[in-house]
Amino acid sequence: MSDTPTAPVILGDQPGTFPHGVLAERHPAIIRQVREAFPYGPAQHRALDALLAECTGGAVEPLPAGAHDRERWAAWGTDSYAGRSWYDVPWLWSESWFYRRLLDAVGYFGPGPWQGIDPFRPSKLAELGSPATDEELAALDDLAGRPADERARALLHGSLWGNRADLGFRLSAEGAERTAAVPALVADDSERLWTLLGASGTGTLCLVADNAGRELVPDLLLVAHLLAHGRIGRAVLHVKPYPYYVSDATTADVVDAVRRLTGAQGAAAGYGRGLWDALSDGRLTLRAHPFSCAPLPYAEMPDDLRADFAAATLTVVKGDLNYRRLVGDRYWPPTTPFAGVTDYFPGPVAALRTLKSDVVTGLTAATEAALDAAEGRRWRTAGTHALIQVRT
Ligand SMILES: O=P(O)(O)OC[C@@]1(O)O[C@H](CO)[C@@H](O)[C@@H]1O
Repeated sequence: MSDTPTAPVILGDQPGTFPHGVLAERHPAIIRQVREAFPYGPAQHRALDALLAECTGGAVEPLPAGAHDRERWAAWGTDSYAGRSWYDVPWLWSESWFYRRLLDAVGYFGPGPWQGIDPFRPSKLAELGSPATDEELAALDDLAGRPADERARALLHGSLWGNRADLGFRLSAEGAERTAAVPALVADDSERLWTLLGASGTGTLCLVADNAGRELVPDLLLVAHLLAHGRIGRAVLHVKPYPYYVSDATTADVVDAVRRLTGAQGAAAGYGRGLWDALSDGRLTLRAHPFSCAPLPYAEMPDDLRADFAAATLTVVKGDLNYRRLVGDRYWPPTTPFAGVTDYFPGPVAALRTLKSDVVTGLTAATEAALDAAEGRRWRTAGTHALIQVRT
């Protein structure tokens, strides 16, 4: 990022701002939702009470001595942030910390009977089984007769707009699903993306997934199409090693999504079989790297992950949180060049994202002015606008 001037890191300390609202309102709502999702016992309820008090009014505390990842979190920031209010540390950090602590409270890391039980699984499964998902899968039959390029473009847009399906966002954005999306993208480098995914058929696509369910399904459809039509030879799907940001995809969610496809009617089942075969023969592999749940920007990624991305023909980074981590969670002027803030990334990278936080780069001054004139600041966080940005 050498030539790019820096910008202030986003904190959650200003009442009335979006980040403050996430800490003060969204996190308590998530705790309420989790309490209702399972018949947890008194120990879990007590731990959730304590977490609620701590995350809304207390200070960051180091993980207990026996925690399996105490050292990792110490290196990621608990050593520096212990004793400080959750509102006064980088917002990116306090949000990740919340999910790590929530999983502790419900016994996810065990030992004990709740070990490995995803507190968000009921809402993820409800969405995957919903009539809306049925409709999206049925629409694949209409696409079946179209030329491969047209299908590829439709599937790319399906994957992009699938990012609206974010259960954490919907929890605090009333009516988010019903608010119409604005189809014109605020930035669109998709032609560059298609140039990178040429017709050689040997390249590797890294796809850094975001939400499960109605985002992961179109992500997988896109991967299946690119493999089947020789646009890539391999794909690596990066998922989360543990439940995160309510609906972020884990390995279990990938399995659920592939099974949903194989069990469907029509064209969807063919995509499902293609994915199953690709997983079986190694053309599609899964990674659940610990850094995928790190409270840090990708500029600080470890060497093994850097090597993964460096080996890819293209890395596609999905969603709002990954965008914040890719460009840095800062109040960038929206006209800050995307290429500048991503120049540390070890290979070509594309961001596919609907806008759900204040962070944005790579807009023209005219686009920014038009959005501000029409909507004030709302376009940044409402999830109604989207972008495709590519740095080659
Ligand atoms: O990464 P995703 O699923 O697209 O969005 C995650 C999100 O809902 O959570 C964050 C606030 O908690 C924001 O970055 C964004 O609004």
